[in-house]
Amino acid sequence: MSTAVPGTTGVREVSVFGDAIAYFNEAAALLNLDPGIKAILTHPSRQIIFSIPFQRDNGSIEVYTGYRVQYNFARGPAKGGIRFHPGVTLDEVTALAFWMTWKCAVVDLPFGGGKGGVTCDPRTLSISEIERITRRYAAELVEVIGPDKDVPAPDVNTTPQHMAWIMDTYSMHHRMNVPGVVTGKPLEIGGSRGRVEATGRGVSIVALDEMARLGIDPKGATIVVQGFGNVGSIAAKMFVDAGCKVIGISDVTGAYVNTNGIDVNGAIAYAQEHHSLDGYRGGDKMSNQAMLEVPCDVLVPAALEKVLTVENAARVKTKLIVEGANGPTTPEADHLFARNGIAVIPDIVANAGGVTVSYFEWVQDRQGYFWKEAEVNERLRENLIDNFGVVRDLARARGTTYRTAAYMVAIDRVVRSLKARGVYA
Ligand SMILES: NC(=O)C1=CN([C@@H]2O[C@H](COP(=O)(O)OP(=O)(O)OC[C@H]3O[C@@H](n4cnc5c(N)ncnc54)[C@H](O)[C@@H]3O)[C@@H](O)[C@H]2O)C=CC1
Ligand SMILES: O=C(O)CCC(=O)C(=O)O
Repeated sequence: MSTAVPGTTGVREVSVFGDAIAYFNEAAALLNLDPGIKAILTHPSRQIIFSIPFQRDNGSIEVYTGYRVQYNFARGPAKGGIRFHPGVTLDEVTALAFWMTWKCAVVDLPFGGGKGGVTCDPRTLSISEIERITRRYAAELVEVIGPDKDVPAPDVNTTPQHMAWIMDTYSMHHRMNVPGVVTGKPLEIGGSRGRVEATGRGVSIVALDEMARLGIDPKGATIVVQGFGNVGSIAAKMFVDAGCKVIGISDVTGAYVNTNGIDVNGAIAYAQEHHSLDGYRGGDKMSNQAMLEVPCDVLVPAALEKVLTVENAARVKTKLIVEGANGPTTPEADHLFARNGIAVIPDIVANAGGVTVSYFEWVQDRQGYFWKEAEVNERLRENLIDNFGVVRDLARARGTTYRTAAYMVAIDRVVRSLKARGVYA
């Protein structure tokens, strides 16, 4: 099956953006969305592609490709992370920026959606090479990002250090200190307490909320987490803190399963020391694909897109899927989960904790007044639970999945902003 990719250069085999649009269309049909509004919302506002020439440590020159997609500005400045990965394409970045639009709206933040990336493999680059690439990336975007234009943040393979380089480069170009140009910064330069943990914390908040509704006692509940970076490792730790038993973890090197329970703190320490889980002995090693089929109460995909597909969905044995990653489930798999009675908390709700605390960081930077971590965490919990409640109520009322209800809530909020501004007139 091939899917047209509006706003991008071509037609791809089931593109990531194509999957994303399929989800949007299901909700748009239930909202009876006006065709003109639908056309606006299925086209990115701006897609920027640029070259990043840089010098390797050995003196040779290479050129990488950088992207920033500013999908929609109806509710405020574009907002979303920057990904450094060999698989980054315009199609993927467009889908990720599209999802940011709905994510910010569904948790009611005054932001539009954006996302960026560089097609590169950071594992083959030194830290000074990565710094040169990051600074060049920021310099290329200096006119189009900013606290009131577009506010990047970390995503796969980028960290507070990358955000510090971007903030510093942007501030040098503007000849003044501009902390609000990025979020997810180190605390020393205007970062927010709790941002590093926020996405994983948010995953556990909505998961535990839904587990209570499903009658799954957290004490001893079995959890499988794919991806052991910022989102997956922190989510795993929060599940353990709540009394759950994490029985499977994985990263790019493979999966590690222990039905007696993984020592998550030990695994985090191991991954920090060895820069991956490679060689980890706290569980039986298996493939990432096989781990997704291990029976568990809650499955948390927290790595990349399209890991739950029509190929494996029928073999997934869980009660609840909580999407830490963006776009881990294809529409076909999602339909199968709904038919099989597996609840799915969709990415735009489940991983919205990160951008919520990014919003708090942006507010704190503008105020120049920084909150205590307990205040950040409490406001995060309140915002996620309240907005997940709105989604759950709509899902019940309309008989939809949480995903369709989440898109309906988000689309409705974006459309109200569009109409108030009159930009479609
Ligand atoms: N960092 C954040 O605040 C947010 C991240 N996300 C999403 O969460 C997901 C993970 O992001 P981060 O944890 O920030 O990235 P990260 O770079 O910190 O970690 C990514 C993890 O996924 C693993 N991984 C990569 N390819 C894999 C594969 N094929 N199979 C299994 N594991 C694989 C890596 O080894 C690593 O453990 C992404 O989809 C990202 O877009 C969503 C919301 C916010
Ligand atoms: O914190 C942010 O601004 C965005 C994080 C992100 O990229 C995401 O939610 O996918």
